Amino acid sequence: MGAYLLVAAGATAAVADAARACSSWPVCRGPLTLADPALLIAWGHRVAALLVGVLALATAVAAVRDRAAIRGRVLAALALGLVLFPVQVAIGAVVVTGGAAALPTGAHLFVGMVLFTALIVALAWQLEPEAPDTPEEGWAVEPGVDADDDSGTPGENEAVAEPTTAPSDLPLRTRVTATVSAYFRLTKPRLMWLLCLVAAAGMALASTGAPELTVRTVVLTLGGGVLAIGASGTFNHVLEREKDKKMDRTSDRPIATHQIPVRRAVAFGLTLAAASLVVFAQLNALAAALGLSAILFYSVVYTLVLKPNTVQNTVIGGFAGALPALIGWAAVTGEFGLAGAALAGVIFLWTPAHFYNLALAYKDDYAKGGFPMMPVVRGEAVTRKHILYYLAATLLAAVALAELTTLGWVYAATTCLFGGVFLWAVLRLHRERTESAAFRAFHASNAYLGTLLIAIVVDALAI
Ligand code: HEM
Ligand SMILES: CC(C)=CCC/C(C)=C/CC/C(C)=C/COP(=O)(O)OP(=O)(O)O
Repeated sequence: MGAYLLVAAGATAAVADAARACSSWPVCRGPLTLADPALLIAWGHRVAALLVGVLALATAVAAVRDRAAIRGRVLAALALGLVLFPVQVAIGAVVVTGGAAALPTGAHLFVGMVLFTALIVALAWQLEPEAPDTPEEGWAVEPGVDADDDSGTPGENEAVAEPTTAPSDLPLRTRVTATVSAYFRLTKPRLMWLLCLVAAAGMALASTGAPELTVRTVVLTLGGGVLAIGASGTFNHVLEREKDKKMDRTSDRPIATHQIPVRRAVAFGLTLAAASLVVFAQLNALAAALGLSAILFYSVVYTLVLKPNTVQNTVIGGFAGALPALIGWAAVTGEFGLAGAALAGVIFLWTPAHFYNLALAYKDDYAKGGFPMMPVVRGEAVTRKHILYYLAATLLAAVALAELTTLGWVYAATTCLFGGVFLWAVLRLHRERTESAAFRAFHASNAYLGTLLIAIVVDALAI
C-alpha cells in the first residue's frame, strides 16, 4: 500500500506540475508554505518515498532472515522491487532537475507501477503458497437445462419451484403490490446506483473539456441507463430461469417461481429496452448505439454465451459494466474519448475483484447451477490470488486515469484510502478464508468503486 501511495502521489505531483514548484533534489529549496499546493505535493511525495523505501528495505531484510520459510519466487519478486527502488529514485531526481527530456516519457510512472506490481505478486505468492496451477479435479459442468428450454419439465437435481403467484383470494391491493414488486425485482435494482455512478463519472470527466454539462443530459443519461439496466436484468432473468431454479440464491426469482410468466417478462424487457433507446436517442446516436450494445452484450453475449461456457465469463463480461462509462462520455461529447475509455478500463479490471468474492461465497451454489465460475473450476486459492491481481490492476488503472485527466487530490486521496480498505479486506480474506470474509471483501469492492466515482464527480465538477 505504501508503494501504491507513492505511485498515486507521483501521479498527483505530475498533474499539479510539482517539478515546477520544486526543481531541486533531494530537498526542495525555499520555505514550505501552505499557499503553494504544488510545493506541498512535491514534499509529500519525497517524504513518502523515503518512508516507503525504509519499509521496503525492512521487508526485504525480514524476508532474507526468514528465507528458509519463504519460497524462492517470493524472494525474487521482492528483490526486483528492491532493485527498482534506487532506479526509481534516480529517475525522479533526473526528472525534477530538468533532465526529463533525456528519459522516455512516463518512465518514472512506468517503473513505479512495475515496482508496485512486483510487491503485490510477492504478496500473493506468499499468501497462497499452495495455490494449484492446474484445474480442480473432477469438476465438470453439470448437464443443465438449456437456457431457452421452456418445456417446464424439471431436470435432474432441479428443485420443482412452486408457483408463488399471489392467490386470487388475497385483497387486490396486496396482489398488485406483489406483482409490482416482482417486476421491480426483474430490473435488478440493487446494481443500479453503482452503474449510474459510472455513467455520472463518465459525464463529469467529459464535461471538464469544452462541452457544458446540462441537467437535460444528466437526466436523459441516467434515465436511459436505468431503463437499459432494467431491460438487461429482465432478459437475464428470462434466459436463466431454469438455472435459477437450481440455485439457492436465485430459486425465489419471479420467473423461476412462475410468479411472472415468461411472455410477459419478455414484453416487459422489450418495452424497457425500447424506452431506453428512445431516451438515449434524445442525446445522440452514439449514446443510443452504446446503450443497445450494453443490453445485447449483457443479455446475449454474457448470459447466453460466456456465463455457461467459460471460466473467463465474468472477466470478459466486465465489458458490459464498463460500457456506461463510454455512454456517459458519449452523452456529453457525442464521440469516444481517451479518458472515458480509461474510466471503462478501471471498471473492467475492478469487475473480477468485485465478483470473485461472491463466486467464493456462492461456490457450491454456482456448481449446482452448472456455471464454470473461477472457484468451481480453478479452485479457491487461485481465485483469491486473482482477486489480489485484479485489485492491483484496478488501483494502477485508477492512477493511469489520473495521468490522463486533470483529476486532483480528492481523487488521489480516495483511491489511496479506499484502495487501502479494499486491500485490507482482501488480505483478511486470504488469511481467514471464510464466507463472511468474502462478503466483507465484496462490500469493500463496492465501497472502493462507489467512493472513487463520487470523487471523480466532485474533482471534475466542483474543484
Ligand atoms: C460480469 C460482471 C458482474 C457480475 C458477474 C456481478 C455479479 C454480481 C452478483 C451475483 C451480485 C449479487 C446480486 C444479488 O444477489 O442481488 C452483485 C451485486 C452487485 N453488483 Fe455486481 N456483478 C458484475 C458487475 C458489476 C458492475 C459492473 C457493477 C457496477 C459498476 C456492479 C455492481 C453491483 C452492486 C452495486 C451490487 C449490489 C451490492 C449490494 O446489494 O450490496 N456489478 N453483482
Ligand atoms: C447500461 C447497461 C445496459 C448496462 C448493463 C450492464 C450490466 C447490467 C452490468 C452488470 C453485470 C451484472 C450485475 C451481472 C450480474 O451477474 P449475473 O447476471 O451473472 O448474476 P446472477 O447470478 O445474479 O444472475
